Amino acid sequence: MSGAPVAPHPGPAQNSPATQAETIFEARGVNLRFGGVHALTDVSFGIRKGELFSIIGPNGAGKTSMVNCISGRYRPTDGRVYFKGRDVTGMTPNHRAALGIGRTFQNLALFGHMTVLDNIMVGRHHLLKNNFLTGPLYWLTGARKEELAHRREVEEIIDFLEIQHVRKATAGTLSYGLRKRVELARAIALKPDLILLDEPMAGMNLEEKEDMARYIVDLNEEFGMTVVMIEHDMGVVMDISHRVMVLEFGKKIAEGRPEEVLADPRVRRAYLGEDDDEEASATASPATVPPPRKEVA
Ligand SMILES: Nc1ncnc2c1ncn2[C@@H]1O[C@H](COP(=O)(O)OP(=O)(O)OP(=O)(O)O)[C@@H](O)[C@H]1O
Repeated sequence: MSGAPVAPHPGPAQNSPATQAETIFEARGVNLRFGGVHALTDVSFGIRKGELFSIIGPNGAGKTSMVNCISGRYRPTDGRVYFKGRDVTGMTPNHRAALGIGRTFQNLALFGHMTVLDNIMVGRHHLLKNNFLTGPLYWLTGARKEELAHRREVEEIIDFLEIQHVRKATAGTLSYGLRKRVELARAIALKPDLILLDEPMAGMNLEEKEDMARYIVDLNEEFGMTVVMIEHDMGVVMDISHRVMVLEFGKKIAEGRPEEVLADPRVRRAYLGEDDDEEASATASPATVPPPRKEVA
């Protein structure tokens, strides 16, 4: 099935520089089937460079499947995905990571026995120019200088996420909230242009959630990273996202600014579980509609 391009994102199939500047990622008519299960059905959307874009929907709606189609963990059964104007549908996760797609996972994926610092450094190996051949010439080839530069950048990330006090601690000994932060640090260390955050606030208390929300906004605004986030906490999603896409049973039912999505009757029915009477009275209630974040040009 071929999905029509989604306004206002012109399709990048022709790899034109103009579209590359506007749209960093596009999915066209993506279908994903696992035997008889239709995890995704004809999903098309575009993500603009510099945007904080969230994917929401009830359990089993296809959110993780979609993120896996972006990262390359899953290959669509049908349809195409484009990153920076390139068709990446057939590319492996490693190849996509090298092109600039980074991610965190729904469940923590840290090396529990390693220090925080080493966990973060692991993420940067593919950025090192020197390898096991040039390594022995450590002082001659610039390998030392390169390693120092890497360490400096990692220290900046550690400062940014305020985890200096645990940089030498073993990751497995940290609280859940801190481990989530270290995982984010490791993903940022890859210097991705687009970062996929799978439930970054799951299992956190209110204070940890507020901190994480602030880091994500700063990551987006100060580091200039395009962020794609799956998150169940609707309050946070609506507060910090530029745009939101809603999936239900593997189909896209809405896409737009948070206030538009919240006011959409299909979303209220499907996701918030409202019936038609409630819908009329609740639509666009000021109490539920946060002030919009400035749109990405
Ligand atoms: N590897 C897989 N094998 C078989 N079925 C799968 C696989 N991955 C996902 N599915 C199915 O695809 C559908 C969508 O699942 P997915 O995990 O993408 O939803 P989700 O919106 O992320 O759910 P949740 O919020 O519970 O994490 C579900 O019916 C799920 O059981």
